[in-house]
Amino acid sequence: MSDDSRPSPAGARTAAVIPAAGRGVRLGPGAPKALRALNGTPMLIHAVRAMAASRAVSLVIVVAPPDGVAEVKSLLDAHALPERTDFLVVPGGDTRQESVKLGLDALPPDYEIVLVHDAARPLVPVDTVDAVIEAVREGAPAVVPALPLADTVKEVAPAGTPGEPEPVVATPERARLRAVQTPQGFDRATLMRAHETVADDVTDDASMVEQLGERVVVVPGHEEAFKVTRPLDLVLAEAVLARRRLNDGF
Ligand SMILES: Nc1ccn([C@@H]2O[C@H](COP(=O)(O)OP(=O)(O)OP(=O)(O)O)[C@@H](O)[C@H]2O)c(=O)n1
Ligand SMILES: C[C@](O)(CO)[C@H](O)COP(=O)(O)O
Repeated sequence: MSDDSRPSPAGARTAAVIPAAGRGVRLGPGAPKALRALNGTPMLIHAVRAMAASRAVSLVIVVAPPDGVAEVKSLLDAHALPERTDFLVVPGGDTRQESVKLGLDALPPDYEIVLVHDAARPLVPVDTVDAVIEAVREGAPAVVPALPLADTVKEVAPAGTPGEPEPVVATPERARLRAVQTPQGFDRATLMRAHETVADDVTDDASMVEQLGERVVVVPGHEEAFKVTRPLDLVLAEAVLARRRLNDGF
């Protein structure tokens, strides 16, 4: 075990970095994805509330679209958020990885546990957030929530000629595959080292920690922590919110 992966003390302060600077190209034309409404409230505000719902999270750093910092600050001011949580807003970069790094650059020194949570996963339940934090507190340098796959997965090779069917080259054993979600949780020093060391552009932070050779563990994810990526995901997100309203009795 390296110095960076020492168990974090149970009282370690926890911050959440929310990369929210993506355009949402796969969602189609419109405002940046994180600023689009779900049940009348911007997706980003749902994601911020999901992080602040954990009593362990005392700081949320929002990484805003570079031209949207003032708008995000006003949104945070305009929506009810827990008073025990502090908020910072910083401009993001061209890739998710750059945006997360810019969020980490704003992290004050006294935070030992860091969550990285996609604004595009606005509905993650607080129990999932707390399970990730708990696993980091218990000593894992990196923790990802994940679910088993519902579909069989095929590995393909590029089609010989554009437009021709792709040939299947393998069928990985599904029982050993997991679909990874956020928030991903980290011992701060490990995540900082990953972002300072790994140059490849990767889609999640845990894979950078894997590249360092550090241990990454999985805790159970949640079906409501899905990522809003394509238009149908907006329909699903609205349906989840409607079900929550029914269950809450209003
Ligand atoms: N330059 C970027 C790109 C992505 N993200 C954030 O990373 C998260 C996950 O990314 P994804 O869902 O892929 O969002 P987009 O990049 O916006 O989507 P698309 O690829 O469809 O444009 C999102 O909360 C998104 O705002 C970011 O902060 N900065
Ligand atoms: C971090 C992530 O949400 C884990 O599933 C995902 O990798 C983000 O990937 P995307 O390429 O930005 O959709």
